[in-house]
Amino acid sequence: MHSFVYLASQSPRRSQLLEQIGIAHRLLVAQDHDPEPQDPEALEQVLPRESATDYVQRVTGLKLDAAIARLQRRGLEQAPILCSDTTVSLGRHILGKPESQEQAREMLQALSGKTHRVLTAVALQSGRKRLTSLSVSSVEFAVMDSAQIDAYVASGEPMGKAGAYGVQGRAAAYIARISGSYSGIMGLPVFETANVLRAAGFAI
Ligand SMILES: Cc1cn([C@H]2C[C@H](O)[C@@H](COP(=O)(O)OP(=O)(O)OP(=O)(O)O)O2)c(=O)[nH]c1=O
Repeated sequence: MHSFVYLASQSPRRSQLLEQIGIAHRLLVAQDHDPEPQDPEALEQVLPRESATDYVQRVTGLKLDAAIARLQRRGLEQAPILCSDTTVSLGRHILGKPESQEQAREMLQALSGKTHRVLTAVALQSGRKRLTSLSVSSVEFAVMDSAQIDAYVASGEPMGKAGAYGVQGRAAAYIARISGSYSGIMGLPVFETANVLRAAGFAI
């Protein structure tokens, strides 16, 4: 049995959610003095005609490959590695993390009064085995007027979040309904994550 998992993520929410199910973990993230061979922005590029489902699973796989290389480069103790990626899809559009406040405003205008999907893929490398799972949720946003959007953007919360909002934050005031996984929308679907960890021999 494994005593811990590496979590290859900068996201404090993912670490919190893993903690929630009592999984001991160590962070395995890129460091400034250890430049990654692949630029993280290039890693998150959407390919032409790629579906949101394909995209989120492909990016998760690339993040995991980068994390495996990182573990080897640093000569760290061997243990399973977990990572995940979250993306928002509205119709045929994929909404990543906003690059500016203006872009955050545009994303929120697009989501206002509509239902979108949030996809979170998880992937675990345990020895030669790769276990993956995908969580898909629907989120119904109430109408947000432009003053409400401006105030929300000014709060700073949209930055660093796919779709420019956080279900766990102030945006909850505009979320009329969700169907799926609350933790998946936050960034790490706890049920699916527990399943892949169990399949790799963790006691949960
Ligand atoms: C939709 C939504 C997204 N998010 C966050 C989850 C993710 O952290 C982020 C999507 O970006 P990701 O690229 O999935 O992850 P990340 O870059 O933050 O972290 P990592 O180091 O693991 O690659 O958006 C929320 O926190 N709440 C929400 O309601």
